[in-house]
Amino acid sequence: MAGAKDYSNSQVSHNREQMEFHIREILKLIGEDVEREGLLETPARVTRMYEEIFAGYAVDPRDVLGVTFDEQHEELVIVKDIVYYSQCEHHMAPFFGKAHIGYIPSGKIAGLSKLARLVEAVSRRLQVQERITSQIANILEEVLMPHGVMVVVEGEHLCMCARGVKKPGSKTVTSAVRGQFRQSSALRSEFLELLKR
Ligand SMILES: Nc1nc2c(ncn2[C@@H]2O[C@H](COP(=O)(O)OP(=O)(O)OP(=O)(O)O)[C@@H](O)[C@H]2O)c(=O)[nH]1
Ligand SMILES: [Zn+2]
Repeated sequence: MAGAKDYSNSQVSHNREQMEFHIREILKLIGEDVEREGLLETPARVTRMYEEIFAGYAVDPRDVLGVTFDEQHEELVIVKDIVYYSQCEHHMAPFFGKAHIGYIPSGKIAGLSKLARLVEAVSRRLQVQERITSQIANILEEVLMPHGVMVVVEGEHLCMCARGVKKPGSKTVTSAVRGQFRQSSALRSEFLELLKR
């Protein structure tokens, strides 16, 4: 993403032919025979898969929060265990795990599914886990203007498991806190306690 506020890219290319061509070239460069039967459809398949796993570029995640409801519930709301799949921007290798979102509304609540859609919109891109975490927190803060937001993201990075340092099972945990969560350790503890249930 170009800048902090540029969450979507209207230049997203849907030129499948070009994508297939370049994937075929990569297959050749890694030493494959692109004419063998098992690989004939691979460039087209990978192109379709890229459209899916990079679908986030075409979406402004602020829009997916969509309709919000006016509601005077000014207590903690948590949606946890939201599974996400992303690709690390350094190796284009998958990383995946769960995101947990908590916020304290101040008059506006979001549809619960929209929180999961927000996670989808920011993770289906080339990312780093830290940015997924802070973008979720920033967008919630911007759209809902809540009293506070806390986001915890857990991830397993294949670039650390299958290659490089080769540490399968290692987990990265990132968090972002905004508003009242920043000031109150009791609130952060309440959120973390509720994640254990
Ligand atoms: N902070 C952060 N780092 C990440 C994430 N995903 C991958 N990385 C790291 O990005 C770094 C890239 O380091 P480089 O030294 O440029 O690349 P490399 O030679 O392939 O590094 P190794 O993985 O150590 O073999 C590695 O340390 C990865 O673990 C992420 O989501 N957040
Ligand atoms: Zn990586």
